[in-house]
Amino acid sequence: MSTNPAIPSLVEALTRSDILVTRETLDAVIADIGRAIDAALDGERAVFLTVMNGALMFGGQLALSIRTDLEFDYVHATRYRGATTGNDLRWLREPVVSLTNRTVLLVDDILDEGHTLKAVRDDCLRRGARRVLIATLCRKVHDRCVQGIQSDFNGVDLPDRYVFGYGMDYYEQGRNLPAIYALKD
Ligand SMILES: O=P(O)(O)OC[C@H]1O[C@H](OP(=O)(O)OP(=O)(O)O)[C@H](O)[C@@H]1O
Ligand code: HPA
Repeated sequence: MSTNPAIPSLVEALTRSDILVTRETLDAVIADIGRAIDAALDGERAVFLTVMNGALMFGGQLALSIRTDLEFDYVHATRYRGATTGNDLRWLREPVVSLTNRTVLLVDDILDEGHTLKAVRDDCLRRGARRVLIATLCRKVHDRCVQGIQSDFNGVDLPDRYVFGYGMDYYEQGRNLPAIYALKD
């Protein structure tokens, strides 16, 4: 629990939130995504590129659900920076593994307005990736998503509310909650 009065309380936020998706459901959908990715890779060794920090939990669990061998790297691009609305995208870490001629499996927790995944996907293509497949744990259903970006594999569709848990933060708190929660307001 945060003791800094400047940071909104996670405990208070939980009292005005609903559980949208339980861990049991997420376990099942992540296993399904793993099987679908195995089928899509058809034996090809892809670069599994995790978008930190939000995809930490989903990425680890998804990787363990994929039977095909993978090469791992990560990027850190952040747009929300501990707030509940997006801003300009800031790159904190670029990929190190060469992406030239590779299939890249881009892994993120949420596709919301799409700016983050679009920028990271376009960066992978600029680095010479042959194809970029996008796996997300969840996506929000609204009409504010930028054109030209979608998930190839997605776990659950969510309403247009601020969500947290399972990697996603509420003012940098609550990422390790083992379910997806949504604020009521
Ligand atoms: O579709 P968008 O509207 O671009 O939002 C989605 C992105 O926002 C979150 O990252 P954030 O910027 O909060 O950084 P974090 O992963 O460190 O929490 C999330 O992990 C996605 O990467
Ligand atoms: O609703 C959200 N919750 C947490 N992180 C996010 N990044 C984009 N949208 C969200």
